Amino acid sequence: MGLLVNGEWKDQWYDTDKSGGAFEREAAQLRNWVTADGSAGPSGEGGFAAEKDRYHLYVSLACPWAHRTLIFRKLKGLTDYISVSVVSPYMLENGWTFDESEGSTGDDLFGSEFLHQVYTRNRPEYSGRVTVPVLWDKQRQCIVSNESSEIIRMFNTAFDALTGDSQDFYPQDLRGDIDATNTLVYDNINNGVYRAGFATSKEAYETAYHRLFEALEQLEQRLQVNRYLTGERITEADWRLFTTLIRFDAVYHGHFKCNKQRLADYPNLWGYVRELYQWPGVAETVDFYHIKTHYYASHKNINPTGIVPLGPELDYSAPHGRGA
Ligand SMILES: N[C@@H](CCC(=O)N[C@@H](CS)C(=O)NCC(=O)O)C(=O)O
Repeated sequence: MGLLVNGEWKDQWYDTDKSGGAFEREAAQLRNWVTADGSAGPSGEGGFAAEKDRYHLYVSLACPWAHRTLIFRKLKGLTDYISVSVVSPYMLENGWTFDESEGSTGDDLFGSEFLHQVYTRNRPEYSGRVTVPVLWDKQRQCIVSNESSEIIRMFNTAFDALTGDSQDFYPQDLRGDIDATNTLVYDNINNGVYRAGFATSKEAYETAYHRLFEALEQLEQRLQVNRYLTGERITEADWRLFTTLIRFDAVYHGHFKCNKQRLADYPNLWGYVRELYQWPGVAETVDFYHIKTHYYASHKNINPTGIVPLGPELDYSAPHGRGA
């Protein structure tokens, strides 16, 4: 685990001293947008038009943020349009690597050893964390974006004219509800599990833990009356919650000490996560080997032995009963 400083790799863990033991996630820096006609998006510069075979996605199968982009690539029919390289589940002194012996596809574009080399190829003097996902432009030879919430918005619409797929996971009439739900889910759940797991003070951990379970209990109630988070239509908000829920019992409950209850103990959330897992195309984006191996074997300060637990034994393919 580390970061780039003026293009040089430094092996160092998150600094939580300056924030009283609380984990604070650094904002993504590369924020251009692919759009249908190459006009500029809400941030960054223009010139990234949607085209077949132009863009490449770097992901970890373990990472919940990268997982969102893989789900949208699949659901929006983009697998033949956007190629993918997968990093190794181990993220140790060199950060994310392409070590194929440990389950990476390798870097299909440049044969790099480490993901940080893709960042310095984009900008030799880059300073900051080296995160997945990364969307690379093969034509302009640069990174378009390293912000998953924006990559999924691009995938949601930019390629529609090429693919003929007009499913909309961010429909105009639900945007207010989706945005509000995303804020609740991001602060307390998506990032909340990391705030609990990476806390280095009891206070920071306990605050994150309480906020996490209050939010889960609120959503458990909501899913009692609604099939999906914002009503009867599945949206971006559901897919953003899903990538944390699917990791919950396997990783966050134990490794990140989010153990008030298992997800499987909430009847509505448990049925809901199974419904989303069983959604056509989604199960093949879930890799429990990469998920468990990454967290338990990479965070040596949390789990010094690196031993990956065998359990839990849970059946995400069991009937979900959500139609009732
Ligand atoms: N804002 C980013 C966050 C991505 C992120 O933090 N990814 C993690 C993996 S789960 C990562 O690569 N961490 C490496 C690091 O922080 O050094 C996004 O949503 O795309």
